[in-house]
Amino acid sequence: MTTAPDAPAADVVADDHRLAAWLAEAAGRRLLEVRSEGLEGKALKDAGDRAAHVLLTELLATYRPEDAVLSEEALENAADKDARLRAERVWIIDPLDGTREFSEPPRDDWAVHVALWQDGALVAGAVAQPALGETFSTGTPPVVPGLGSDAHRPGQPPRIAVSRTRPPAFVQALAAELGAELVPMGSAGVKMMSVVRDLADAYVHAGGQYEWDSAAPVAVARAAGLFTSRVDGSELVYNQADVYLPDLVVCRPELAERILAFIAAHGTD
Ligand SMILES: Nc1ncnc2c1ncn2[C@@H]1O[C@H](COP(=O)(O)O)[C@@H](OP(=O)(O)O)[C@H]1O
Ligand SMILES: [Mg+2]
Repeated sequence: MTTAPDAPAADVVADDHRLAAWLAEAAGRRLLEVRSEGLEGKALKDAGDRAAHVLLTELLATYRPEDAVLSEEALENAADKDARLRAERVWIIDPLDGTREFSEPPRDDWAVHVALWQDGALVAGAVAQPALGETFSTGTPPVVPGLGSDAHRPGQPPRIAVSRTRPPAFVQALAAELGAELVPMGSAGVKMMSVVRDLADAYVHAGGQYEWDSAAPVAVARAAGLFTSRVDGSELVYNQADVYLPDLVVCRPELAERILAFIAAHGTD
């Protein structure tokens, strides 16, 4: 049994930031329902991916019928791609990021990503962590503790969030250089939100990822005042013909220079 979400209030529908958060929360509730149905392993992963994708595409068709959608779970054909590349507004969604962790209750390191790209830039985004009961969004940008202060966690090692199942080797070398410790967790969105939540100071990744893995969390991280870029320091750009976007740095601004300098000197291989 699934419960259809109540219609959003008119002021939510009128505001892209608030609609993004409402959509991420609605998909999050649906995912918690799916998780309570007794499925396990691959069946649970597939059911979660599907249910959240179907709900989000239905809700976007209802509340933003003019906009294009780029979703991890949709098989994009040439006509869809053409429409998306010509569109002024594209919702870039990952209905379930951290599918592996979603299938391992009671883990809470999985997320729903909803971002809006408009005329070349990310303009709104929300990341829901349903099992944590938290949603981070550009509508009310999160306040990162101690941002810009030199006295943040004095004497403590910086913390770098990494994949719990496939940490890139170069991040271990980077951590050694910075005297940092690694904090393993699932989901790209959760890792970026861990920097927002001051559970980590940086998330550095290379070796593979797609636009939907980072669009919404990068929008939120930027709104919160964090540094975001590719590993070569160039800007992260979205709604490209090729949606492969394999690397990124999201960190407290005071760490950016040292992280980028290390990568420029040593690479990510
Ligand atoms: N090398 C790689 N190639 C492709 N996708 C990758 C990747 N490393 C991480 N990702 C994607 O980034 C998300 C977080 O992964 P991780 O927890 O290992 O850091 C996952 O999204 P999904 O769960 O939506 O598939 C995963 O698919
Ligand atoms: Mg993902």
